[in-house]
Amino acid sequence: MKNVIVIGVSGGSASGKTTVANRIKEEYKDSVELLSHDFYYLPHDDLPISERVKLNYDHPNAFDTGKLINDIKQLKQLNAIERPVYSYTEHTRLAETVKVNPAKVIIVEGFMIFENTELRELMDIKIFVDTDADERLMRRIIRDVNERGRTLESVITQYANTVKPMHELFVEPYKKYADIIIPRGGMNDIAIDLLIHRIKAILAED
Ligand SMILES: Nc1ncnc2c1ncn2[C@@H]1O[C@H](COP(=O)(O)OP(=O)(O)O)[C@@H](O)[C@H]1O
Ligand SMILES: Nc1ccn([C@@H]2O[C@H](COP(=O)(O)O)[C@@H](O)[C@H]2O)c(=O)n1
Repeated sequence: MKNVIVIGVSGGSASGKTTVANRIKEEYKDSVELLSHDFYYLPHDDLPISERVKLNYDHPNAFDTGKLINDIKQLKQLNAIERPVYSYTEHTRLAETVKVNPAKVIIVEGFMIFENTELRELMDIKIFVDTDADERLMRRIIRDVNERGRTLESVITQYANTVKPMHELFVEPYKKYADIIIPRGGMNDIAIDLLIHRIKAILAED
């Protein structure tokens, strides 16, 4: 393995970033490792859960982005890392970590990953998954109620108070840095096929 390729996948909440990243991973299996910015949410064990639910999770200060940058640099130097594990139901980090081995392709996924210049500059290919806000809100309601322990009312209140305004400040303006914009999200087969072919060419060069 000569050079590690870092692919950034950004896009609004519930746009289909994880779906795109997983489809690439399925194709290349052990040649690809996934890192989510969300793994690096700051822990808030000092606060009771009744306070943790009220925090703004859509602002750059909610993340330990420095640790993510450091972990990517380690993987690029072919060193394994221990990544954090985050719980959306507990609103904090869990005690365990997960070992990530270096791989030829590292996919970094997160709604705010193009906002940080140092993080952005580590990426060789930048992808923005572009899905309409109403579609994203519908997907988020279903996902957060079914998988993240939320009520319908809490999803809608959080969306109006923080998710939407922060998206307009920290996500949408950074779309201009993307090399590729994938409309509609994770089931856009033509866009995903093109990406998979590009990655195949990169892997063949090594
Ligand atoms: N094309 C699609 N049509 C319908 N639902 C989708 C589609 N793509 C993703 N989803 C669903 O929407 C939710 C968010 O998708 P996900 O890939 O996790 O987005 P993100 O990582 O951007 O938050 C998930 O529950 C997923 O199953
Ligand atoms: N405790 C938390 C932490 C994060 N969120 C929300 O997750 C969204 C990011 O995840 P996506 O898979 O949708 O990109 C983000 O918009 C946060 O609001 C949360 O609700 N609770």
